[in-house]
Order: sequence, then structure tokens, then C-alpha cells
Amino acid sequence: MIGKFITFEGPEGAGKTTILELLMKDLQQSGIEAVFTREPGGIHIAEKIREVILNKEHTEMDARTEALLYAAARRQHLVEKVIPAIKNGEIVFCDRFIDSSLAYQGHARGLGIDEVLSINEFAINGFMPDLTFYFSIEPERGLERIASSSEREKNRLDLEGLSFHKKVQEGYEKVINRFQERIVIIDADKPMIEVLDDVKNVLKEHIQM
Ligand SMILES: Nc1ncnc2c1ncn2[C@@H]1O[C@H](COP(=O)(O)OP(=O)(O)OP(=O)(O)O)[C@@H](O)[C@H]1O
Ligand SMILES: Cc1cn([C@H]2C[C@H](O)[C@@H](COP(=O)(O)O)O2)c(=O)[nH]c1=O
Repeated sequence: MIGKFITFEGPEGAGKTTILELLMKDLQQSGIEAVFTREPGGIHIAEKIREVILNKEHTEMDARTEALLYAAARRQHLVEKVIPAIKNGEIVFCDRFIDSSLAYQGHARGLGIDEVLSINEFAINGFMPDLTFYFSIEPERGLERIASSSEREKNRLDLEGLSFHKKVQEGYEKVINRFQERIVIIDADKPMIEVLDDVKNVLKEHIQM
């Protein structure tokens, strides 16, 4: 049996992590086993790379270095955690994946979506998500949510200006156009319970729940 790889994408503060946590509880209650993980991170080496990338003091980090570190973390996470789980028939939900690199490094950092796709092709070796939820929200709104959250410590990318986050949104629009067959847009500017229901309604078409 082969599992499924489902990714969640979107700008800062769109609610991806919150909805993934609610979904995890829901699935557990229904007795459905699934793996919940995140990028960059999810396993020891990738969490270490995450610390390097997102450290607020690393302001000197070059954009290509940043793109390569995300791709390296992605590779290790895939081979160590995601692919074994999928081969074992499990459903893997991942908070961010390659589309983040295309939108943030490819478009917002100006490296080029095709160039960043190309270094990622080396990292993922053909392994793409079966389904991707794009949480759509205006960047201003997402940043407001983060600003009013007491739990959330701001990282190096959160601290980029609004113009960067608007470019991230533009980048995602290009990515959505390119990968229309796997990306479903969710209106993330709704109450959490409605966002969760919208995600579950789409999921029902893909997994038994
Ligand atoms: N639908 C919603 N309505 C109002 N507030 C929300 C909603 N979803 C999430 N939030 C709040 O917004 C903040 C950011 O949410 P969350 O961390 O889930 O976003 P995220 O998409 O994972 O962000 P990032 O990618 O920047 O980590 C949290 O304080 C969360 O409680
Ligand atoms: C995978 C990936 C992530 N990013 C950025 C997006 C966010 O600013 C951070 C991750 O923080 P989160 O709270 O876990 O969302 O990293 C990126 O720029 N490129 C990527 O490939």
C-alpha cells in the first residue's frame, strides 16, 4: 500500500500550523493514523538547519545559501521521514514544502522560480506532493495575526518588510498557476472552524475519513 503526501502552503500567519494541529486531533479521534511534520525541520538534522536559516542574527545570509539550505533540509527530511512513511502506506501532512522555496527564494528573493525549482529537483528526485492546500490571505492580515500572537517568536523571515511578503504572495500566485492540478486554494481569512471544515471537505475526496 502506498500512502499520500499532502502539503500546506501560504504566507506567514495564514493559519497552516493551527489547522494542521486541529486536523491532527480530529483524525486521531477518528482513529486515522497520519504523520504530521514540517519544513524546514521534522527530523534532527533538518531542525538544526532550520535554526541556522531562521536565526535572526544571520542577517548576512546570501539568498543562494538560503535556497540551498532549505533544499538540503528538504532532502534529509524526505529520505529519513517522509518517503519511509509513504512507503509504509501512511498519510503524511507537511507544513510547507517545495512551493515555499519557489515563492520565497525563487520569486521574493529574486533567484528565479525555474532556478530554485532546478536545485530542488536534485533534492527531491521526482518526489512531489499528491495534494497541496494553499492558505490564501492578504500578507498584511497574516502579519497582523503573528504580531498579536504572544506565543510566536519572530524569525529572520518574519522580520522581512511588507514588500517582501507581498512578493511572496505574488510568487505563490505564479506557483499556483504552474501546478494547478495539485493545488487547492483555501480562503484562510475565515474563522478557524470554517477553514478546518473547508480543508476536511477537500480531504474527503482524497483519503478515507
Ligand atoms: N482562521 C483564523 N482566524 C484568526 N486567527 C487565526 C486563524 N488561524 C490562525 N490564527 C492565529 O494566527 C496566528 C498564526 O497562525 P499559524 O501559526 O497557524 O500560521 P502559519 O500559517 O503556520 O504561520 P507561519 O507560516 O508564519 O508559521 C496564531 O496566533 C493563530 O492562533
Ligand atoms: C520550507 C521553506 C520555508 N521558508 C520560510 C517560510 C517561513 O518564513 C519560514 C518557516 O517558518 P514557519 O513558521 O515554519 O512557517 O521559512 C522559505 O523561505 N523557504 C522554504 O523552502
